[in-house]
Amino acid sequence: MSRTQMLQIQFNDVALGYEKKRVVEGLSLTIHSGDYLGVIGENGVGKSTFIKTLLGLIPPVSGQIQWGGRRCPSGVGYLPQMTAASRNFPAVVKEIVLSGRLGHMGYRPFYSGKDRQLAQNAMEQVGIAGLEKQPFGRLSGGQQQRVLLARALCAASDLLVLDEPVSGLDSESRGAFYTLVKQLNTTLGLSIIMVSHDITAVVQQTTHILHLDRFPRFYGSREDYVKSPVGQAYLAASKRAV
Ligand SMILES: Nc1ncnc2c1ncn2[C@@H]1O[C@H](COP(=O)(O)OP(=O)(O)OP(=O)(O)O)[C@@H](O)[C@H]1O
Repeated sequence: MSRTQMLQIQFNDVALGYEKKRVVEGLSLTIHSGDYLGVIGENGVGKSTFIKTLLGLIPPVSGQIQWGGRRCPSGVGYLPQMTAASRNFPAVVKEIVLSGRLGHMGYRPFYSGKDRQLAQNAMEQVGIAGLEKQPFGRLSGGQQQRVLLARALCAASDLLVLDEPVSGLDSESRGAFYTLVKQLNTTLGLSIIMVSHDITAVVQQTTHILHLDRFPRFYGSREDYVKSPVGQAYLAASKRAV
């Protein structure tokens, strides 16, 4: 059974950026429940800026973003890009997963039974239930990404946002991670937004694609993207680069 509410995120002629610096202009799109959106584009075009704006961390420079009639996001789990420092984070797996509940605690000083149950469910869903007492820094890269995915899952009722989630992983761990995320999308009905440079995976895994540039180059279904001139040119260029 789907655990999602009806999600609808609408960008109406939005400009993204900082103070007076416009990074992306004229962005209009609608993300629906169950969509799996891949966000692609060259380095520095504004993919992280899009995510920061979507999460409400920075305001749009102009235009409007609506969350199903609301003006700010909720029910979102976020898996940020991994840094070298975060790979050695000094905590055990269960503590890290539970910390996904911090945003739901209000003034409560301790985790509730419900928080612990959600953390347990999330660890089972991503296949790390047996690792709960392990120090995070001793896990493989693939296991660490699953821990962070479980943490994000604890916070997510509607939407998971993944920023370059497989960077630094070997090809086997990358494949397993993509399979897991796709399962969360299809079996739980969670909407997914994934920023990635891995265009091959993006066209295999997602339902929709946003190809960013100063003015967005494409937004629509994955099927239409691979047939479009912009999609064909990007796919051909990425094959030549391999
Ligand atoms: N806090 C900031 N203040 C001002 N400009 C910023 C800030 N963060 C990023 N930028 C600029 O905004 C532009 C878009 O950056 P952003 O990080 O969103 O690109 P990106 O597509 O995610 O890049 P990459 O693929 O390299 O991760 C860049 O020109 C960057 O220098």
